[in-house]
Amino acid sequence: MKSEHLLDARTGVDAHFPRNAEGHLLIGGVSAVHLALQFGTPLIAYDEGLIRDTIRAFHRVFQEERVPYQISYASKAFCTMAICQLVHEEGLGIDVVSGGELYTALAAGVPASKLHLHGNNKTPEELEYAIESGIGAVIVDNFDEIDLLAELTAKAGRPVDVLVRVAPGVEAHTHDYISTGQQDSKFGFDLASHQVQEAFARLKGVETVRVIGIHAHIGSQIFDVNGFQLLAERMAAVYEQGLRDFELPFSVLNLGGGFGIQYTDEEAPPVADLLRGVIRAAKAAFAARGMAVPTLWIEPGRSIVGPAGVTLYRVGTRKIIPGVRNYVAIDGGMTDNPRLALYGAKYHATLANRLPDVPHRPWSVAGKCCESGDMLIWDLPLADPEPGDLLAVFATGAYTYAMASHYNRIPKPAVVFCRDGEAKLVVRRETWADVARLDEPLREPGP
Ligand SMILES: Cc1ncc(COP(=O)(O)O)c(C=O)c1O
Ligand SMILES: N[C@@H](CCCC[NH3+])C(=O)O
Repeated sequence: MKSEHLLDARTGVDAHFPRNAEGHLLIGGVSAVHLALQFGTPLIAYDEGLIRDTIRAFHRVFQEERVPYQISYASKAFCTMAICQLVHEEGLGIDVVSGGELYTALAAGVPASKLHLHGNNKTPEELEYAIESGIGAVIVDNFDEIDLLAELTAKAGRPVDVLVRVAPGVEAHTHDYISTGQQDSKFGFDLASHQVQEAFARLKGVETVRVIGIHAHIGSQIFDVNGFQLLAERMAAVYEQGLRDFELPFSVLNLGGGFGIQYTDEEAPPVADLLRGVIRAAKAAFAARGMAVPTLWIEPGRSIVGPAGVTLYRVGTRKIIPGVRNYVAIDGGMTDNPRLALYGAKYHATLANRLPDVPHRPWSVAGKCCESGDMLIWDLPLADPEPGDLLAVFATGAYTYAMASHYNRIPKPAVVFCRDGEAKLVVRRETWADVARLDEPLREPGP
């Protein structure tokens, strides 16, 4: 069994999240013990510097590769006003997939021109909201949406830029539920049956729509550049067709997001290396057609916020079943992180309030919901936890708070950004009253 320390080194956790002299884990230079005292638990604490460093590394790779580019943060990974402001400050656009995400980014003060609307079933209200706001681009997903866009842009008297979402028939090697590029997918126009060309033809006839390019996203948590290489080749062919045969005013190739991160013991290449591989694949695919690579867009979500997030939980109870398993229960669970329950996701964790000491035995981390599947980690090598200890679960910055629920009427956690030893609350903790705030009683509660 791997020891906790070896895994720390393997995941890079010890480099990003060191300990102070008292053995407390530091997040952005702030002690986890202080964070838990000040803000309570469960708490999602982000190392803000790590998010900014990651974004800057992405910019550097594009600049070194000398291609025109745009990075659009996939806000579904974690969408709050603070993160929208942060990524905007760092020069990113933002992808939104719902009226709620669009509202959040606009409320954060991000110009609509920097936002891009995705979705396989955008409602008329969402499209109207996007058009009226002056959205930067809509990623058109299907024929019904083309009709709706034509109608709504004409009604609003406002034209809109669009990218055509292509279902390229490229399988990503990842969990079935987060794989999106295969032919049998609910997203995009099917390439194999020429729906993409049909979409080009129809869009050409819509005066209030300007088709600036094409888009594809093959899936999430991908480590291998091969899928992107195949994607780049297919998309270069489609791009050339749109430009030459349909004379569309193309300038953008969007290859989606999906760059994988290290959770536990995966062989994850540094994300900058994967990005470089993707850019080079696009350059090669266009060079093979005698064309310069157009403005290359990517839409990373997980790789920007995932590694920077640490969830802090308070240890509550334990149950040791001799010869079977040791359970340790924390004050959160599938309500703040449903990823094990949904995808069998794996996480690394450690005690954050003291240096891990011997013995290291496997402990399975259980949530507090009335649900046997409410587990966060199975059989984690861990120093024996005591009630009151703090457990830090790493790489929980993406698709955790964003996917949190109120199951069992458990309030959602607070979120803080930590940087240079200072913590800033960016999402308040919900109260029990917040959880019931939309309820309408059947009658006035009486004695
Ligand atoms: C269209 C699209 N773009 C971008 C992303 C972001 O993916 P990731 O968070 O893996 O980078 C997703 C999610 O998989 C997506 O569906
Ligand atoms: N929610 C998924 C990623 C979905 C990506 C959305 N297209 C996860 O946690 O891994």
